[in-house]
Amino acid sequence: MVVLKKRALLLAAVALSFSVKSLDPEYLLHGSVWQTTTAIFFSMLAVRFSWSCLLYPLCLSPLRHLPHPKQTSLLLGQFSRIIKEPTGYPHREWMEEIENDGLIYYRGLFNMERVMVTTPKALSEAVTLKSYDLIKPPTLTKGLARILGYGILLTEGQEHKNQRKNLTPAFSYRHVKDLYPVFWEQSRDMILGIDKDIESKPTTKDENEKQENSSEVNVDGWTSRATLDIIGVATIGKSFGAIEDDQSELYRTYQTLFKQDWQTRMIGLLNFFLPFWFLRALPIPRNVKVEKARVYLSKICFEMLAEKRSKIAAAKEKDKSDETAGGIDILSVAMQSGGFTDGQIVDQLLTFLAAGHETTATAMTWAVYVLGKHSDVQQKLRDELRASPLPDIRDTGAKVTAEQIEQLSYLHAVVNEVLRFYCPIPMTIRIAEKDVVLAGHLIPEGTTVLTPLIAANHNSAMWSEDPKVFNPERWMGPGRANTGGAESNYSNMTFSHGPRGCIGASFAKAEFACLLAAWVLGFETTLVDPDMETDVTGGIIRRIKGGLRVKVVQTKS
Ligand code: HEM
Repeated sequence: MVVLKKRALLLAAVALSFSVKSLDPEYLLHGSVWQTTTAIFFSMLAVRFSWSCLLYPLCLSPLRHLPHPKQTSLLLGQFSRIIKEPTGYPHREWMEEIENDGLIYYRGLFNMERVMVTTPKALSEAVTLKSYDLIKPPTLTKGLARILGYGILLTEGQEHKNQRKNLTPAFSYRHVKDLYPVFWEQSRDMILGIDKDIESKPTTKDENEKQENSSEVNVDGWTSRATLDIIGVATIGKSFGAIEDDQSELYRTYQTLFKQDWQTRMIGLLNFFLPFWFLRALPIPRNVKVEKARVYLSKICFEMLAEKRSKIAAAKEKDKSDETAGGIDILSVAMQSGGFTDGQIVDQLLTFLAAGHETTATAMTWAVYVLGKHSDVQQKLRDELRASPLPDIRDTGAKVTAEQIEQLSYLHAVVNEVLRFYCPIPMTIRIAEKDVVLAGHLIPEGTTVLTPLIAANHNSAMWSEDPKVFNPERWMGPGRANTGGAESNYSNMTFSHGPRGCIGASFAKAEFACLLAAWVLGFETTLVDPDMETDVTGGIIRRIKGGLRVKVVQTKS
């Protein structure tokens, strides 16, 4: 359903009022053009609301005949459930319980229509074959572009195709393979940083813990800082020093941005009714913080670009034929492609810094939770790592290669299972840019289409062994290392697939494997509260609500 935009209604209201004024000013409300415009505008909004929130979805929409959940509220649809539960949980239940042939329909707040894609075939159509017919919602894009600019994550159509083509070489196996030593060094620095923290604890307060070389650790903080430093080395060729300094301005800035406070949620909700430029201009603390972050981040990205340019120039001075003069990091590859202006390169930097660190940090935090929850998994992992030729994790001179990590089949299995089971991005959202057919059904232009990633990952029709159980063994055995026993690629949706799937998937898995191996070699981990039930945050990334604290004991080499 295509509805008239508010701006078009406002223009129509202005035009009508001025027509009334020129034809017969007596009909103006209190003789005022502006009061008349306001009255016409709000009447039009009311008509639009009745049409798009009641009449069309309840009585006319062709989608209303698709399979759908029961107990829908007349005006709010499934909204109260969706807002209460973690992102993707209701969808997971519907996908399991409602008989369907690839699509399930439901209504959200004010009956806004939603279609979710549910079978491997329909998923392949939505994310691969027809991915360019389904665009990211402009309201979401505008909000994110404030911080990320229009890099590869937010552009559409031909512009996206060009950017993806120019950036893909930076994520090829050839490059990721060379990054393993970096992933290892940064993982080791994280372990040494935690060691330092443990040793600096006042002995008076925690005498027992100190003697055992143990301590309580705030996992989220360490994983975020480690992945930020890793993405620094991978994108610009140098670490941001966040592991060393938890007050680092860049780290603090991202912590502020990723925080989902009530003002962020309020802006998200109001964005259904009010234009983004208006919400953005509201003088509320959240807007002030985001604006400050935007200015700071784009300033340092321009500085990084300038620094890299002079480095390339100096290297070329020495050897004119050197094609990789600046290095093999993402920034150098983007610059060498010649396909980007300075502004576009800065947008890519902003994109990779944000998209490439909190996602992996979240996966790693879930992995540490798993170590505490499943002591058998922790022990088996430690046995495999200790039997391997990996160096002592506290050896600052040691180097690690891709081959050394890649041959560890149980490590690989735990990495895959954490990513499947805890799926850091639970759902992606699109709008049909034109009429499109999915699973044999016509989806009208303007319909919101959801890909419930976590629901696919947990769906019993798509996995041979119970997908609701955390079980790394499903990734072990002949032919299972990359499939987990699932028949289709589209059963495992953690990184999505197709032209808009995660460009950093191999990078993230390699980085995650190094972080996890380092942690298991460095510490024995138990949960502070062994009966801890994890409550999950809403929003784009699926984190542990309130963060994760564990007790670690330093291992002896
Ligand atoms: C465990 C870690 C990660 C997970 C679970 C993850 C997941 C995803 C998902 C599901 C998408 C698709 C989003 C959509 O369709 O709306 C995506 C896109 C993307 N990811 Fe990741 N990601 C991870 C790590 C990374 C890393 C490390 C990088 C960069 C180094 C990265 C860069 C990107 C970019 C640039 C896109 C947009 C691709 C495009 O539109 O062409 N991600 N990611």
